[in-house]
Amino acid sequence: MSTPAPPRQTPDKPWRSEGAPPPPSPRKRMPGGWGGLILTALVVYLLANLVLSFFSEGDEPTISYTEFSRQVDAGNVSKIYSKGDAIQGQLKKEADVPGGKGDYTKFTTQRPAFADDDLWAQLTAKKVTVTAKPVVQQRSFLSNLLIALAPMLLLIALWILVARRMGAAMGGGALRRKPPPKPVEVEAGKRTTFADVAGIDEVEGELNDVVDFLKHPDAYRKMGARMPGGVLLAGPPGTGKTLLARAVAGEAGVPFFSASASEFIEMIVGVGAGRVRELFAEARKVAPAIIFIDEIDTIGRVRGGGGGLGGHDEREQTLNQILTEMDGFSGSEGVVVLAATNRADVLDPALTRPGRFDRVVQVSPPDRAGREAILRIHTREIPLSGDVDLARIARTTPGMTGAELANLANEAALNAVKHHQSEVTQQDLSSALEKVQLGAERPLVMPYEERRRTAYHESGHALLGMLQPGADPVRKVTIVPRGRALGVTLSTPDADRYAYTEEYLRGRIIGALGGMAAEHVVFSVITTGAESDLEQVTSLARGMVGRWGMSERVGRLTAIPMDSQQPYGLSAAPRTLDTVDDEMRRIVDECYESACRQLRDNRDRLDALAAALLENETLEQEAAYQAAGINRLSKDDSSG
Ligand SMILES: Nc1ncnc2c1ncn2[C@@H]1O[C@H](COP(=O)(O)OP(=O)(O)OP(=O)(O)O)[C@@H](O)[C@H]1O
Ligand SMILES: [Zn+2]
Repeated sequence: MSTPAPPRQTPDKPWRSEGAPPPPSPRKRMPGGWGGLILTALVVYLLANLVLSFFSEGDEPTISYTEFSRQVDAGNVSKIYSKGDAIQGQLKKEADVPGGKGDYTKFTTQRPAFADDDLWAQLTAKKVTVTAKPVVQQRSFLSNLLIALAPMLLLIALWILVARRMGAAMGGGALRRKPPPKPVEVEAGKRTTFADVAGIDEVEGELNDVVDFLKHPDAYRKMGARMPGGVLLAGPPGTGKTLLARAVAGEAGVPFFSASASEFIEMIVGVGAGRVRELFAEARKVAPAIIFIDEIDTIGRVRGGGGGLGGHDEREQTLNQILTEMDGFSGSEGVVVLAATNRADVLDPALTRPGRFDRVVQVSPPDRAGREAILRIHTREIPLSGDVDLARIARTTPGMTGAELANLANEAALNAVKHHQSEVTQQDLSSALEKVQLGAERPLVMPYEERRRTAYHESGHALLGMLQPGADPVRKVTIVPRGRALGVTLSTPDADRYAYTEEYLRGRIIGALGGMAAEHVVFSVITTGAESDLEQVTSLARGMVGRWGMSERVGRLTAIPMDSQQPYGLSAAPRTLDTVDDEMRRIVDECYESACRQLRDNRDRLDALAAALLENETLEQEAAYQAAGINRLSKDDSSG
């Protein structure tokens, strides 16, 4: 592909700068983290105990001086150590002394100051070894030392662990500080520019000011003009927000720092803020530059909005740090922050205040012309055969985003390679499209009865799709299993639709119920095969009643907000919600009845379509309409 999606790097440092040296080795975590800490504590504790118990062998009894004299006289003492008046000693081994011993082998005693015995003479007479070194090491000193040291050791271990964790979290902070990244300009040829972006020309226009500012910051500075510190790109996933940000940097020829907001958040409060500070400091050093923060909604949610990573405090501190950095822009520094979100609706209003992300740019999925242009970009480096008609592909892919189209082109190229072709053909593109839209074909041997039922199920969908006035044409019917489905009926509109009529929506519900209705009409059974059909039906009916004001009884109000996290949210009273339920039921029941009636009335068509499906497994648009005996060619087929 000409512009492959940027590789997702593991965040050793929280941001990436374009063309910067490859990321250093993955971040070294303290083995085990807190587990390691506990282990260390345990080991220290056990060691201390061991040492203590070893020395406590020398836990000699204190005997009276009289007793000591007696033992010396009896010739039981083998050696002593004396310091001042304190005497430590050891008796001879049991074998050497048959009797007259106490129940101890080592001892200490104190020689009274008034003792006037001639101890020295006595000892030499009895051949007692007298040394200046302790016979056994003093317990008190060493054990006390250990006892005193153990908590210290523990503290030191703890400190090292925490410091390392923080260090790792801050991208090599406290202990092992790595040099900060040097953003290198991307080679001219590989730069992403607006030429790599298509279908969102209005947005490019809005970002042109930013490019101009980054190119000539001095001109703006002379005029005393302030540029917006931040631009928020809002739009669904895959519409090219990241690509756009990169293209702005490429057009202006400035370094591009990119980070995902979720990567800032660690469990330790304050780390995220530190990372933000570092990131901005780096960008300022090489200004003019662009900082791109993806998924800003993960930290920029309305306070108390819930969700997200890390604690609330951490999120808030990180967010505040970003805001502080942006407030600190003097306006001529030349650092522009671009942020992306697909949930602009949940963002904290503090983010969009003047001087912050005060420009919000909507990035929408491309229209037909845009899709064609995007396909053209992503097939730039793919050899295409003469029969390839990108306009036609663009026409049948409403709703697909740039990312999906890029994927489509790639799938087609893979298909061509698999079949050892030298060029990509239209056939490669359409089978790639099927694969992208329907999931890959799944070889599965089905018993005849089940195949027949599937054929009727799909025929029901298809026939009703053909019969509803104003419905999207049926493009393809198949009973070749794909993904989770046993069969598929594909209908897509001729042109992009932006608003839907009630009639159209009812037609969609009838079509979706067609599979179930056919099984009911023909076999009088209900199977599990209609699960995803019913999901579709439910969401359509819910929208009609709860959001689009298509029920008289509920009226023209939003009973069910779009936010799926609060399916029955906010304003509506329980009474209203009951009515919503009733009305959804009524609409679906009416549609189901209509579906069954239409199928009964057109039983011959249903049978013919099912038979053709059983025989051919897959019917393209034309063949399907022919089999059903219905004459309706879509506009795009009649026009070529
Ligand atoms: N308008 C477009 N023109 C050309 N290519 C596009 C366009 N939109 C998307 N693409 C392709 O899709 C890829 C992914 O798009 P990108 O990552 O920029 O989307 P995004 O909006 O940032 O998505 P997300 O919200 O998931 O991060 C791009 O690298 C590019 O190849
Ligand atoms: Zn179905």
